[in-house]
Amino acid sequence: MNGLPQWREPRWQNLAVPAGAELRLGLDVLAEPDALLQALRAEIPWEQHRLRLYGREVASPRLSCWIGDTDAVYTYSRTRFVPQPWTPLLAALRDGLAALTAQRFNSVLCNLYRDGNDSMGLHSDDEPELGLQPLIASLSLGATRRFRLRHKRDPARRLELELPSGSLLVMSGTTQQEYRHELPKALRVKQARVNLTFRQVVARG
Ligand SMILES: O=C(O)CCC(=O)C(=O)O
Ligand SMILES: [Fe+2]
Repeated sequence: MNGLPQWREPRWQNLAVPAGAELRLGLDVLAEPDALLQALRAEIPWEQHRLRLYGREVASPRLSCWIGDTDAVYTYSRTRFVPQPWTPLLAALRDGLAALTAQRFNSVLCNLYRDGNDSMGLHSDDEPELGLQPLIASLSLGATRRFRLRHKRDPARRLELELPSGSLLVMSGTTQQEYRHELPKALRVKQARVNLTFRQVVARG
């Protein structure tokens, strides 16, 4: 890959979505997603966050980086994240996604799953600074991983998706209010995956 990411006309896949969730999956939204992954691996200042889980501090099972406008401060797992500045590639991806989704984004949570041992536990992105019905644009590069959604109260409402390299999952409506999601371990997976969730953080009043 040389220079900036090249967008493609996405192939939107129809999802059998359980009631309440609003999800769209676009396939092949970018040319050369694996080269983009390598460039982002090198460009982003990855950190291993420490999370508070049941009163204990544990090392997060992945590498992460919170990037955004200087006022896009975000609290997650009771830790306050002050954003790192935009890198050239992430700023270009932000602008392309804004055009594709007709939505502005002032921040992105970057996650690097080094292999199938890395994961993200069940959560919802329902922090007050994201507003009531956030639109979150989640771009996946590298290894295909399984993504699960479960309704917070009704166990019959659940969904599993494969997120391939170059795919874009758009979560909106009441998805965060009604559902939790996770990226389980996948022990056979040896390749890395980068996931970027673009968000719009609103200042607290
Ligand atoms: O890696 C993924 O696909 C999920 C990431 C996620 O849920 C998040 O960043 O909040
Ligand atoms: Fe999430």
